[in-house]
Amino acid sequence: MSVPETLAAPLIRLDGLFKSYRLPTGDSFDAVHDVSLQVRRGDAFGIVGQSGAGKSTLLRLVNLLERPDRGRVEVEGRELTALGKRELRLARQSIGMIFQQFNLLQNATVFDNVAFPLRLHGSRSRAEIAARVAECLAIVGLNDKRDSYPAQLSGGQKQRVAIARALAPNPSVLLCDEPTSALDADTTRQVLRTLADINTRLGVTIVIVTHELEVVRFLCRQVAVVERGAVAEQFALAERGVRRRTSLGRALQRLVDHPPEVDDADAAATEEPEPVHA
Ligand SMILES: Nc1ncnc2c1ncn2[C@@H]1O[C@H](COP(=O)(O)OP(=O)(O)OP(=O)(O)O)[C@@H](O)[C@H]1O
Repeated sequence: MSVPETLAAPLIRLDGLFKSYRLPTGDSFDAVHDVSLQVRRGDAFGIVGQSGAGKSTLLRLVNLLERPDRGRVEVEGRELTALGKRELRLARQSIGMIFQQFNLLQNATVFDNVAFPLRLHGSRSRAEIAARVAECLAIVGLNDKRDSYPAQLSGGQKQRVAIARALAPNPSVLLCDEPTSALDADTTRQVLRTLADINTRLGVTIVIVTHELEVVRFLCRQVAVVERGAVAEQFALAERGVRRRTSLGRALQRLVDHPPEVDDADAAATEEPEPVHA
């Protein structure tokens, strides 16, 4: 039986992407070199690689924070590379993003941080904005912090505010650039549980760049290993019995085959209460 086109179409399709940076010496450096990949709707997709491999550049090409020198970026069937400024701004509402350093507005409360993207687009009433902010804070379990300022929060709480802010416009995909690299192990686990929940219960597609293989093991179903700006291999974590081509791929496979001792029940005992779901 053939699958209808809309179901078969990937959420994200990158085709033949190139990105180079001009160096102060005048030379250019190929950060991303002929990358094509596809991310299915609802997937949790990891991008791993050594430092400087081009992971962040590749992620930033998905929402055109970086413009490719060549190639196409398609999200939800729209070719972003062909859109004008205004259309791109609209299209970006369906692509949320979070960062290693949270990037919160320091002088704004948690409520105002999460409301920010909704006010920016200006199509909702105050009551609608308040309701949506409450919904998103409930998803990340932070409704009691709505009047706090970022400086009063822990690292994990800051990242959960950033997640709530990214979710506010109701995106279909959440791009995550090293979201747990500034966090300790327990807090990392809490944030990953929140992200896993958003992926499985809300159906938001996740693309995550990380240098931590355990993050990929915990959260992802697909992974691409990036080396020197290119995808060296890509595989499904559930697929067993295949020898991986890269050393990172083999290390990840070992981790999948022999997961660490700490299980969710142990981790949960030391965690904050489960987030409430909107
Ligand atoms: N704006 C820029 N100008 C010049 N070179 C850059 C720029 N941004 C990134 N690069 C270079 O491109 C390469 C890829 O950078 P990128 O940040 O994508 O790698 P990464 O795999 O995410 O690394 P890390 O894990 O260390 O963050 C690096 O060598 C980096 O120095």
